[in-house]
Amino acid sequence: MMHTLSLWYKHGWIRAIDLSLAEQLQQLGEPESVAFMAALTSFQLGQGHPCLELAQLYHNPKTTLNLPPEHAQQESLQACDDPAQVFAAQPQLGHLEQCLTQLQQSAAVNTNNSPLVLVGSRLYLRRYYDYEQRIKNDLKQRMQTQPKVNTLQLQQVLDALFGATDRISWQRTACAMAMRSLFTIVTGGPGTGKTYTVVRLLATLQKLREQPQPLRIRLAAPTGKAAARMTESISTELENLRAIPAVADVLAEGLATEAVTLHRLLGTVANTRQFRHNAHNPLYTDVLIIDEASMVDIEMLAAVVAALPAQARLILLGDKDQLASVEAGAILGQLCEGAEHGHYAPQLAQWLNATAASQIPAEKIDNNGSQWPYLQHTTMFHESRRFDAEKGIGKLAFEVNQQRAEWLQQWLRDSKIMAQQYPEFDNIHALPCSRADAAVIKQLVMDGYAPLQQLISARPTEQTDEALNQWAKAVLTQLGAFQLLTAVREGDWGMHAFNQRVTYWLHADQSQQHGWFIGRPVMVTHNDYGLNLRNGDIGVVLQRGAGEPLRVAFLNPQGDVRWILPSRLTNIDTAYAMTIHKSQGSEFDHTVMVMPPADAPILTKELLYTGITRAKSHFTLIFSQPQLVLKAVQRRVIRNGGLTDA
Ligand SMILES: Nc1ncnc2c1ncn2[C@@H]1O[C@H](COP(=O)(O)OP(=O)(O)OP(=O)(O)O)[C@@H](O)[C@H]1O
Repeated sequence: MMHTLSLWYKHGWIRAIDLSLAEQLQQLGEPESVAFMAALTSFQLGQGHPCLELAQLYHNPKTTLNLPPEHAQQESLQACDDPAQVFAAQPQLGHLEQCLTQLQQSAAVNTNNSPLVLVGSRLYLRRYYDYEQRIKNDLKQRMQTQPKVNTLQLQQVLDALFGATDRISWQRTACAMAMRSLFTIVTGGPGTGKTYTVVRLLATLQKLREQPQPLRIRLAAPTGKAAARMTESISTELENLRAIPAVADVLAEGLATEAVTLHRLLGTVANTRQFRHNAHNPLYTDVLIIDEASMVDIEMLAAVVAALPAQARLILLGDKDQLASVEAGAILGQLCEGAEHGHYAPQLAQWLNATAASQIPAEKIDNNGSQWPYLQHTTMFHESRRFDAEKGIGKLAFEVNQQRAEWLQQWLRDSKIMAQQYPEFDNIHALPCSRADAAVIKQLVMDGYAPLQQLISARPTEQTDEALNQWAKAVLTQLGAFQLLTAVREGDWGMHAFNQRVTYWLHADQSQQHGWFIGRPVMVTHNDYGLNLRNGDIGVVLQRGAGEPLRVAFLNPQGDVRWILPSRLTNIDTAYAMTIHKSQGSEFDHTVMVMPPADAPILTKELLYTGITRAKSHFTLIFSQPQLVLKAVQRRVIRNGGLTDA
């Protein structure tokens, strides 16, 4: 088995850290079977899973581990056994029961401070088990803490903020729900009114507070881009509140508007995983709101709850149906599992009906609601205020999210005719295409990036800092107008190949298409604390004047331009094309998504839904075979973890 791991590592199937964990355990005298399982558990972390689900592994080893990887070369497929072959050849690991027995007998599992923890058929590295426990215990405490609520006053404030209504208002419901305990989730697709509601929730909290001084409120998001968007949308919604006299007093005190990244909120400590704010030095806040919570990983949420005072409120906003964080976690997906069905306990529904004047529909009430503890603190919004669910992007996102093949099949076949016949479908296009370098893709990309190219070549003649900053800002804003998204990183249809291709298409006349060239959009791929750049930040290479060195312009969260010398940047990808994973938290006017011509476990309905919902006004899907798109829509992301275990 150690030989298999070495081969897998040699061929790039697993990471060095996975192999070295197994080697260390073996050196400590652990049997090969335990060392092998430890390596797989570590490998799963790299795939975004906080634990290894052994039952799943034995049911379907290849899919669970996603091995061989999608980019595996023929040579490596010949050299390496796949996971199913490995299990079949190992008498001590042949069945789940044998594997569990081996683990239970090991000193490396479930002993004091052992590196591995086995819970049922879930195998964890201890650090991740501890994160999960910390989150579970903390959320339980916050859910059990029930502040006193003046229900009459609450009703009056909700009437003033949302208007009285005799039909169900999930927005009112979310506000009332948040008053009941110290933990709340508001989930819903793009434009369903999460920000609209949360601003009103903040006003409600301030109105009903018991203390004389205003509550201290902090806003945060996992990435710089998401924090900047949150700041902007909260500020806009606050302006709309000014028309409501009932909350004039709390607005006069000033409500929080500036969102920061979670790293900045907690205060990173250079070269460590530690934060300045922790259980010994808690955050100075009464309410913490985290937007784009689907992108928060387990390690970060564990750090947040440790640093958040026990009496503070935690409010998570996000779209549970999107892809989870790239790091291990899938927190929001786990916590909100089943939210579309409500599962509200009858007592809670009664309270909500009485206080929020909601009429919780009977199908959302569940006599066994207590078995869904997090859902008693969750409100899901279904109706998009930005997209019509019957039209264009809204309709497509809805059909994909509901995994309905029938309509999609028709759209994949007839999108052109549908767009011609019905104006409501003229902003979504399905483009069959069998070659990644086809002329039709080239044309689409050239047209899409043409305004950006023009803007880049229109450097201001007046070379003052102000004029150059304004120019750079316009170029960076223009990057949000068009974006190519890929489902995979490697291969002919992957992010790297498309970046090379687009660079060649756009800059064929330039001698320099490699390295740093004017106009190259780039994405930061790892946090750089020294430069204060975050994973996912986008910049563009510009020249401030003839003969000047090239610099990369970035926008900081306050919206100011920063110019950085390329030589200082280490972890960078070209960003003409980016993976759907990396596009989370961003939106683009026209989004073009390309699907590879071979099936892979990574192609799921969550991936497609996330890609589609990045589009603000126009969406194009490029695919080679309709049945592969339909297959992807039928496949769901597996969300591993034990957050919802009793
Ligand atoms: N009850 C409402 N009445 C009127 N307008 C509303 C209502 N709810 C939301 N809106 C408007 O709908 C638009 C989308 O709402 P909002 O930005 O809050 O959605 P969101 O869920 O936060 O979106 P995203 O996920 O993209 O950030 C906004 O312009 C908002 O003002």
